[in-house]
Amino acid sequence: MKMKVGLLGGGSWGTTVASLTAKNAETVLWARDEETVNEINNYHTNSKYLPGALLHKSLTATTSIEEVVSTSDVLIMGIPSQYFRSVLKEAKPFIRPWIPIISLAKGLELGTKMRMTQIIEEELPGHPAGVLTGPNLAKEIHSGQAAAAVISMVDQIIAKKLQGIFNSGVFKVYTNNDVIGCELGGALKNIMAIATGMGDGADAGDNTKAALITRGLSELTRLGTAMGGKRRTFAGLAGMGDLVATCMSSKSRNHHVGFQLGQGKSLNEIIAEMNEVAEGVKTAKAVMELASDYNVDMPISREVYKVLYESNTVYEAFKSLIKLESGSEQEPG
Ligand SMILES: NC(=O)c1ccc[n+]([C@@H]2O[C@H](COP(=O)([O-])OP(=O)(O)OC[C@H]3O[C@@H](n4cnc5c(N)ncnc54)[C@H](O)[C@@H]3O)[C@@H](O)[C@H]2O)c1
Ligand SMILES: O=P(O)(O)OC[C@H](O)CO
Repeated sequence: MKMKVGLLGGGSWGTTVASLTAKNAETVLWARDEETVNEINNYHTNSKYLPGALLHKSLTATTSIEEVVSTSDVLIMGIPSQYFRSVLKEAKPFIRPWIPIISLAKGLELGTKMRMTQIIEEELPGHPAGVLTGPNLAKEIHSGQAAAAVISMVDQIIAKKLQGIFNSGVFKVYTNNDVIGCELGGALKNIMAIATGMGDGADAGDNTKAALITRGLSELTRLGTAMGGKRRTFAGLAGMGDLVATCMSSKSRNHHVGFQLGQGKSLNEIIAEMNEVAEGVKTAKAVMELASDYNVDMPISREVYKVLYESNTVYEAFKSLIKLESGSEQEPG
């Protein structure tokens, strides 16, 4: 018997993943917006978030969260981090016992500083929780360009089963049992993408970008391992892979925010002009608190934070980074 997939969230990534899983399993997507739902059902498109993309024809959508959740064998959460808990709570009364719940989000909850699988475990104890992550720019996947991802869960038997639901033609999915590392890789790279975007917007050059990516990897590995992630994960798809894709790509929303800051725009102006989420903006706050909790030095994240929230200029951020004492690259972390 085929598994039934329920996916909450009709944004660019939620819709993309639903269209992928629809190839392998009956998939129903929940979106709040009636227009989006009608468009998916009648025309197999989602022009608000994925202009020009044609979705898998078997994918259906509804505005009823109960309809999706009450019949699902696996629940996928395509909801940005700051709304993740509230949507999960809305779904909670209808979730069937013990079904796996998979997060697609790449951020940390403000206030609690929690990862999304921690929120799942807190709200719905007993449900196997996992994350699908990696270098996955939605628009490229829709254009049929090849990409790789990881499904990360503690329970590898369930992870292998779900691998088959996500694996799809040129979308190649690996398994990984380091949930902490995989989630942190996805959340932390967004801040680095804002940093490289700032450099690109200010025309800092490719050498600067390479330095930010490399030292950024070292920085996110330092915090990630202090929080319990495995070092090796940060060298894999969920770490370096996603970091490179997001930091290099003008298709990234986080890079876009940084680029506009580098061009001299204010954060408020930039956000007001966007209809999509850039998770790094809010996650930067949680990461500054975690850096202090774990006593980990995070100079790039700190400078991004100061530009976002303390009115520092991009010029001041790069000036501070260049003034930092450069120790040995071989020091731990
Ligand atoms: N787009 C990508 O390329 C991509 C790739 C991998 C991972 N992700 C991650 O996936 C997650 C979802 O991102 P996305 O790209 O689909 O976002 P998006 O900006 O395209 O869409 C946001 C979605 O969240 C919904 N939403 C907004 N406010 C809400 C609220 N208050 N309550 C409930 N729902 C609300 C919107 O209706 C929409 O469906 C993010 O954490 C993102 O980092 C995105
Ligand atoms: O557009 P961004 O910056 O949210 O990045 C999208 C994905 O996370 C890239 O893997």
